[in-house]
Amino acid sequence: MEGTILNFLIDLYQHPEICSDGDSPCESKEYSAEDHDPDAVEESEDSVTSGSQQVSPNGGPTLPILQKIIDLSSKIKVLKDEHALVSNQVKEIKNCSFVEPEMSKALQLLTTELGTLKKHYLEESSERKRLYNENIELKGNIRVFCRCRPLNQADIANGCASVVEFDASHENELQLLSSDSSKKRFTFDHVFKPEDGQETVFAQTKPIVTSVLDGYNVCIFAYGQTGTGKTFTMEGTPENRGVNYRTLEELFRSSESRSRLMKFELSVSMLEVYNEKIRDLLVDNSSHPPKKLEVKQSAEGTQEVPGLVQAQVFNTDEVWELLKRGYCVRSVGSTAANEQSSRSHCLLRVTVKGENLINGQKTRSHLWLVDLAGSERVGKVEVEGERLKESQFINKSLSALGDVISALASKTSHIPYRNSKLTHMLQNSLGGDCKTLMFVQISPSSADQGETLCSLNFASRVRGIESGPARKQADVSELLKLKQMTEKLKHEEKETKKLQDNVQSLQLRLTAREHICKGLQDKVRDLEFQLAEERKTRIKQETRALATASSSSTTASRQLPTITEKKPPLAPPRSMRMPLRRITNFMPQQPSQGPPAKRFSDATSKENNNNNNRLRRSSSMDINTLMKPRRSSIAFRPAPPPSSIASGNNKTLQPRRRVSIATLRPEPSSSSYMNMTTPSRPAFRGGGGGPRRGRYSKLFSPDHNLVTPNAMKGSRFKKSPLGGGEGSSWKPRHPTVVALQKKAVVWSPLKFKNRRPSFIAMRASSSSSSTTTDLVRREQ
Ligand SMILES: Nc1ncnc2c1ncn2[C@@H]1O[C@H](COP(=O)(O)OP(=O)(O)OP(=O)(O)O)[C@@H](O)[C@H]1O
Repeated sequence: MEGTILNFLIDLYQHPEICSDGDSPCESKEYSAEDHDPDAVEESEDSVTSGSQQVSPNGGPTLPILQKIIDLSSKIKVLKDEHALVSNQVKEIKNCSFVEPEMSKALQLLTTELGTLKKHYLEESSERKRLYNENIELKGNIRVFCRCRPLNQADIANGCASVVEFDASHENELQLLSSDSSKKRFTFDHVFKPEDGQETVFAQTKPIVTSVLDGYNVCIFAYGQTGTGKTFTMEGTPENRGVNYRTLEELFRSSESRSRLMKFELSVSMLEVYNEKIRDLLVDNSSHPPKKLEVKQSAEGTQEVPGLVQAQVFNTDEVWELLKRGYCVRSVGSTAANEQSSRSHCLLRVTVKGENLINGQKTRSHLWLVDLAGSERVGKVEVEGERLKESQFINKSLSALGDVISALASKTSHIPYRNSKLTHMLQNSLGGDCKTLMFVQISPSSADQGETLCSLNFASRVRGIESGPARKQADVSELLKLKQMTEKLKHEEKETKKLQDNVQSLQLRLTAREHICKGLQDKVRDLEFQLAEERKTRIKQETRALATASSSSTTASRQLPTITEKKPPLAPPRSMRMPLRRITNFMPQQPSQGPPAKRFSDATSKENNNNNNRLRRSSSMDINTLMKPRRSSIAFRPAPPPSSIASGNNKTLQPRRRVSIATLRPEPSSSSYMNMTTPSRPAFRGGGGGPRRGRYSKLFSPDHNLVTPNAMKGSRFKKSPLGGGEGSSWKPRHPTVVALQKKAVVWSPLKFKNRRPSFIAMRASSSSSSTTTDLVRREQ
């Protein structure tokens, strides 16, 4: 494109006639606007214009112009390249993916930093508040400012001179000239000279005013002789607004600046005490008689005026409107001292409800702004009639205020707050619980010298009051709620404690039960193990006994036909048997010595028969022995082999074998068992004598059937080892026994080996099949 323009320009300069004869190269070469870069065209046109100025008189182009055009074109080209490059870079940056994470990271960092700063801010602001209040308290919770008005026209006209002197080096002091030309010095927290304006006054007042936002009760009142500027200081004029308006303005400003930390609600009440009557200034009383208002003590001990209008305000405009309305209805009258003399005490109450947005703490505090009526001497102001009555009430209430202040100053136990409506209403705002500021208004006129002295003396007394530290006023309704919550919490805590105790005792019981359970489980495990071991041993014993019996069946069938048929000899090796504490062979004994011997010592049939006879006798005679065994060992000598019999040497000694057998009592249904006579244990007779007796009866049965544990399997016996069969009244109580009953176990007398005395189980002898020759011995 640049080339096109360049060519066009070159053509133009080389052939200027092409434009003059109307045959435009634009038409012939069709230069379109789209083909041209506007900047380039502009540049070219400039060049053309400038070049045309250098055209030689013959109309031909000059070389420097062309050269310039060419240079410019190349510059344009370079610039275009740069532009494209930069555009690409911008696109790349826009599309770059790393921007977002970095941005979010930076944002995160900033958020964290902001949080930290907020925290620091809160800490610092609370510290600032603390220090600020500490400062106020150090200065004193009752502070007195003195303000002297300028000499007015009347004073000047009367030729009165100023009797008040101010020392520039001591701004808190003033001197009053006495009639005897002596000077009396007074010191206050601040002294305002006649030339000090409203702003200066409020600058000193502001710190106390803002304490109300921190939850402190504040009272500011103006005291002084009529016409000294009390109303001017408190109300001011529309041009010079006073403390009241400025205070509310400042409260709005401060609450706004603290809005991130605190939320405030401001409401305003306005009343006057006129002739000891309270009048609401925010109620239009023109149409109907004013409502009678009284000071009442609330449940929380604060003084309230029920029925007093409390208007919420949101901005200074609303405040100003309200104040104007109230001032309009205030009782004023003309006196000799003041044309617009206040005939009442005017009280503006600002209620501040604050809520800390961070910790939820709530406060409710009052700020009283009081413009007292003038403390004039009745005689001096020349009042009479209604004015005189007003003055008397005014003086009475001011006197009551003086008494209260005197009582506070002398720290007497009784403060006479109730002597006037004014002091009664201000009870919570005068004294140690709040911050008090008094403006003592004085006149500089020599004509008011005496009044000024009285006012200054009174103010000095007030300043001398040492009040305690101010206390933050919590919202009373909030306090009540908190109290209720505390009560509820206490009750709930008691309940929780009870429940915790219950849970604890239950836990203890549970632990004890668990412990018992564990013990029982251990016992059951031991018993199971013992049982399993016993079973194994029994099986082995039986197997071995069977094997032995089969090997000696021939001889045994001759010698002991009954035994070999009915009871295979059990002869496990010693190592396989259950450990026996003591084994005593059942050896035949002398008849005189009672029971027969417990050892089967001879294998011959004769001896066997003899022994059998003895055993039969002993079984019927010594039932005590019968009752004992539960596990028994039988020793016997096997019959000699047939070869030895054949050879007549039937006395060949055979090794004695021993088997261990278990005895079992007969089934409970057995009538013979139930009626068994046991001479040694007569108490067992007849099945009576309680469960324990029954247990013994069943345990130490005289039954002669010898039953192996295997044989016991499947029998009713395994249900209850201790006679828990049907019809038995005895029920096990011990947990171990109960646990055992629940398990399918085979009872073995071995388990009771340490409990029962030894006994000898006898072979069955009564039945024909019971030709037992074995000797039974009890194991311990
Ligand atoms: N510091 C001051 N500067 C200028 N003018 C003042 C000052 N103090 C008072 N005045 C003027 O003095 C006059 C009387 O003041 P003001 O009415 O406030 O007195 P007061 O103490 O309220 O009297 P009263 O007790 O009778 O109500 C008003 O016109 C007021 O403008």
